[in-house]
Amino acid sequence: WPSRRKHTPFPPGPKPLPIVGNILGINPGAPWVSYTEWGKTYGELVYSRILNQEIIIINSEELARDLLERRSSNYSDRPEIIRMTNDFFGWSFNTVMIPYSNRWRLHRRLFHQAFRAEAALSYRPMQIRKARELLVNLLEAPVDFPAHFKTYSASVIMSIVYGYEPAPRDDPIISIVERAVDLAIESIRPEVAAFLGLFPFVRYVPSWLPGASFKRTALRSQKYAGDMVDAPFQYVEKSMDAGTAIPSMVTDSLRRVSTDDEKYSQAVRESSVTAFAAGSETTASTLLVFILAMVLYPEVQQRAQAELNSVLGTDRLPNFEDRASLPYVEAVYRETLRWFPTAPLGVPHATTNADVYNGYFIPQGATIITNTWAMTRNEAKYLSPEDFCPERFFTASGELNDDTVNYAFGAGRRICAGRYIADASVWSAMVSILATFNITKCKDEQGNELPVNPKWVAGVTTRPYDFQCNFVPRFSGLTAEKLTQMF
Ligand code: HEM
Repeated sequence: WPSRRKHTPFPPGPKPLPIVGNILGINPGAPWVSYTEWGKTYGELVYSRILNQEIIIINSEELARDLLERRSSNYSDRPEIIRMTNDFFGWSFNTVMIPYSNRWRLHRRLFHQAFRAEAALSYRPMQIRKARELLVNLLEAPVDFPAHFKTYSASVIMSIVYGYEPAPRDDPIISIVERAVDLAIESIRPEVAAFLGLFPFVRYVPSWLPGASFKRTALRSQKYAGDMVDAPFQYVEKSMDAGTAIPSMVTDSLRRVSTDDEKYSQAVRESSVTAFAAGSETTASTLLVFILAMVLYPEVQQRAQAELNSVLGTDRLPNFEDRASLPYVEAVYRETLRWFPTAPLGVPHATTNADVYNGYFIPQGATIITNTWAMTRNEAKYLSPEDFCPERFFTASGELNDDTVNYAFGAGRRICAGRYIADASVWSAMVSILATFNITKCKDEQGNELPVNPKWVAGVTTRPYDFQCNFVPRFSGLTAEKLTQMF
């Protein structure tokens, strides 16, 4: 292949500057927007260079299918530089970033057993129960809604993976995990990866050297990550020994194969903690996007509630048996995934070998970015894409169309391993909240509504910065006790 390069051009893209490449052309707060602009200028396949990294950007669903699915054996690795950064911060356990290899296959097999579509059905009663606990938390302390979403998302995954029921607040295991995740989100950033890619030797400088603060952070992160991997696992081991363990991904996996197989039990330990790290933040962030949309688009909220009233009446809460009878709520769910995807650039893939696509050369080891944001802004498919408009998911005859916005979970062999659980967690929380509360803007002392101007956190995953809103019960005199009676 490399000799073909002489005759085969790279895909079109912005002209790189010497050394830094195209870095200056990227909006650091919202790189997905810059990449989408490039897509408008150069087409759906874009080549760029950031420092010494070759980057190929995929800007359409069709192209993602062609490369990541139809040529999946070549497009399922992860970029070396990001893997290296993960390892440096103690996150080498992370299924999301491990190379396309037998180790990754073993992780995916473990995920498949616990998280595949049929297995996911068995968790639904638990997800509904936890969504109702979420309602009680929202009723009792509405201002803390972002924290309640975190608790809810974390507790669903902890239950599936470890059979562990975290305390509603200050749970010791959740605190260990959150400490590690928070530090990693702060530290494992693209610019840090780029820096380590350019100067890999800095990983080996002694931590006491002046200016080596990142090395000290890395050591702290390694310690926190180690605790995160071990603490919940030890809890399960102890409860298995005591005969009190609740069936979970970890107990099932360990019972299936002898625990003497160290490689296997290590993979169980690693994939289970990855489920938590990959699944709780993303699910909670998607719920924040949903709340923001309901605050900004009250007419959508009212329409969804009218549908709920017509199906449920006013004396019971929804459950999964109602899902098929609630097409508008379904469209609100899809529009939440589309309007502001929480992983707007997915997770980067990498090529194993060089390739040629439509006459363009794609180098070996190139970073492949799936620009989900560009797919959500495809004006040929979505009219006025900045608007939150669930109606776009209906055909002219009023049926739901077949666009499930599945691309928000990536594509190909590395597609999100937890997508069925994520779908059910987001849906059950959304529908339970819509049935119980009106979500409204806050008011000032004169009774004027306070404006909500969303701003978005920059990172691999994003979410709206905290904003204020009210959760007003839809039934007068609603108390936690009355709510619990409706469960
Ligand atoms: C709304 C919530 C979620 C969103 C939007 C989301 C999105 C994504 C995306 C975009 C990817 C990258 C796919 C690719 O490389 O093409 C991914 C990977 C992954 N997700 Fe999710 N995810 C969510 C929830 C979850 C949950 C609940 C779990 C729990 C098991 C999970 C586990 C994973 C894992 C393990 C991977 C890595 C797969 C691999 O590299 O083979 N995710 N997710």
